[in-house]
Amino acid sequence: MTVPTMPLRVNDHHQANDIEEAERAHLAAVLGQVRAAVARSGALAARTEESHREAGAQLAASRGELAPEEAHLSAFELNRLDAQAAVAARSHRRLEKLLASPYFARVDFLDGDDADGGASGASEQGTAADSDASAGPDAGGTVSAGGAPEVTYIGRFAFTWENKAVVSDWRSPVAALFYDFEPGPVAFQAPAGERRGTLVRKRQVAVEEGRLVYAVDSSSSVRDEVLAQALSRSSDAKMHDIVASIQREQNAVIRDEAPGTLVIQGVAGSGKTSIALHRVAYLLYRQKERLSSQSVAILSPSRVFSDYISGVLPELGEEPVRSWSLHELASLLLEGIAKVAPARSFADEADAVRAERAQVKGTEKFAQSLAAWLDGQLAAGGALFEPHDLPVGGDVAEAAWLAERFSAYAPVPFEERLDLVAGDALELAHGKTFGRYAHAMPTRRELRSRLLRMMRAKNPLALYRRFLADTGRSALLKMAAKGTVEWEDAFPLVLCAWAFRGSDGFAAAAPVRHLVIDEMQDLSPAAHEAVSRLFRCDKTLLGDANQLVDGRVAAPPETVAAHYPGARVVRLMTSYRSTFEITELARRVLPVGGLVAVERHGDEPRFVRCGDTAGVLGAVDAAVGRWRAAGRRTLGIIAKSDFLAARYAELIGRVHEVALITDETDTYPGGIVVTSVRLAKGLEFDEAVLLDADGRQYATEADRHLLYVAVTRAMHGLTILYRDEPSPFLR
Ligand SMILES: Nc1ncnc2c1ncn2[C@@H]1O[C@H](COP(=O)(O)OP(=O)(O)OP(=O)(O)O)[C@@H](O)[C@H]1O
Repeated sequence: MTVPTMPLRVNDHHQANDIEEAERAHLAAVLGQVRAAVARSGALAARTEESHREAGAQLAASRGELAPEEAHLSAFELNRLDAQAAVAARSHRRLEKLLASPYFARVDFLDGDDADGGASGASEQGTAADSDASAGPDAGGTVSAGGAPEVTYIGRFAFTWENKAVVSDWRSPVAALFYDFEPGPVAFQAPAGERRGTLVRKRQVAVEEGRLVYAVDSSSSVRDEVLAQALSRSSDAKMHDIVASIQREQNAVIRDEAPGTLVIQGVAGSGKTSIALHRVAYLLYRQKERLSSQSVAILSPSRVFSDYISGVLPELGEEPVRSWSLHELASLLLEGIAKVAPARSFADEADAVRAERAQVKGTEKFAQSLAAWLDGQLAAGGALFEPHDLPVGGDVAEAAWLAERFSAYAPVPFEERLDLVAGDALELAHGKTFGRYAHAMPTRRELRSRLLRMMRAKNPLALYRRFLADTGRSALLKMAAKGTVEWEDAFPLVLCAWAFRGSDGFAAAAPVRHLVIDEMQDLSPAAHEAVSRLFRCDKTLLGDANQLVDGRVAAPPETVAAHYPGARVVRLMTSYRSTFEITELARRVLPVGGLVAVERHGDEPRFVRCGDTAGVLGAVDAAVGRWRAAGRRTLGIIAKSDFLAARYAELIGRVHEVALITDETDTYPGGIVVTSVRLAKGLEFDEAVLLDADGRQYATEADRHLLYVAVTRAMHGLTILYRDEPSPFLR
């Protein structure tokens, strides 16, 4: 359930009544058509189900009696009916959604040829009531007669009734009129080429549960109000679509269809994640022949985050797409090579030596030196292969010849290269011995494993060790457990594995034609390098260089983009999530140049001195009480580290029902959530409570970034608890 939308405050009464009356009549007509379509689709679904049942029963009854080709035909028929049922179910789901809210906007467009004096056209329209009444229910979504403007209603998906477009999809070309233009002369790209004319009217129409909430002609103040309403709603366990209030700078990103890689750097709350999901929906719609939900994938920081965003595509009528968490991807890529320990927040790191190890491996320098070293080893003349004379049947392959063959196949990955050399050696031996030793010849595989013994690194992990040894960094590798590497070693090891075995073993990458990478700042340079090589498709990367939770130094998006050939960078500077007051505080924590806070006001963040743990728990209790009284849905209680979050969850859990977010959490629970800053990243809460925001806890530059992430999770209210003195970053 979402919080009901309120009538807009910007309407002039008189005009509002006329407009609303006309829109109410139009809505009634459209809903009548949708209801008829629902009935039709229900009947079709029932017929399909019946045919399916009959075909299944027939197949079962005649099992064994049917000739193979007849059985094949019946199975084929069943599959066809399955596919038909799936299409019918999808269309039925859409129709049901249309019943609740068929559209959110209307544009009236006067074609160029008729557009003489377009502005006067607008006034001659008379009241909207007149034009709508004359359009009538049968006129459909697009009306154009005798110089009258074409009226198009825009919704989440298109609806056609009796071959007339009643509602146009928000992704259709004509919808650009709503997102990108003000009333006046316009030009937009239609399927048949550019269309020029006059945008006579642009109207915002809110329909909820089949009822008109408001209808108002759009102006900038209306749009601000619509946005403010959208932003003031309560958050819940799933992210929502934003189709009715996409902003112009966001729309440009959503509709950017140029191939290649797009890197979106956006301040906290600028709508990056929303935009990425709308962009996926847009591309699926526009590039139907090229893309399907099976060929789009999302790489996201955590499993709970995937769950949190999983509602948006179905809301937009698209199927969910596949998603991997970064850890899942690393584990899959290292299957059979090593296990991967979970990422750790630097805030949890008591071991300074380990923290330093992690830091070094997260640098560009480390990734570059690994890449250069691997290139050197893979090149002709690389020093990892130390051959000696090798008996092959009745012959001997000499060391120098083996070395020469090995070099000749550079830069093929080592295992494949050894296989090729083994093949050459066998061929040579056969040739020289005229087949006399055929019985004594080793198999190619045996020969390959003998050659492998001549390598100075016999597997990917050994190769990684050798790199560290050769570059004086041996101390950087500590296994987290037997056969388990630390998180920061995962992607460097992946690159070593590819040098060893090639990168084409990960079949799941092949069908991906568009990859979305959320929270790009979470990927180390080695991870970017690996992802860039693995997924050769178009990509959308999004993130915020300032939201670092692993103690690394912020890098500009251009540094990230450099890992993706030809990538282009866009920046989003307006922060939509939080009230003006909360964004102002975030700006004090971290002065982000150019950040614009959206004008939506709320209470000033509340600072509470707590003294000791009992004081903290008392203050949490009070905050929970206020949150409940406000009737909001989500409350995030945020501790600096995973360890502290777990401890507080236990203490607060004695009094309130709370859910702790951990690396294993895969369903975003809503309600009261206790989490570390690291795991809160990407999520948002109606209200947030920051625990122990003291100078002792948040003192370094890395802590400052953590605090920025924590503060920007709150949408409507923020309570900051400290024991003695708030962190200097908050003052
Ligand atoms: N045009 C818009 N209309 C309505 N709501 C919007 C709009 N743009 C953003 N929002 C809302 O602002 C909030 C932040 O959006 P989102 O989570 O996509 O931002 P983000 O840039 O990914 O944030 P962060 O990096 O801080 O995690 C969400 O609640 C989203 O619905």
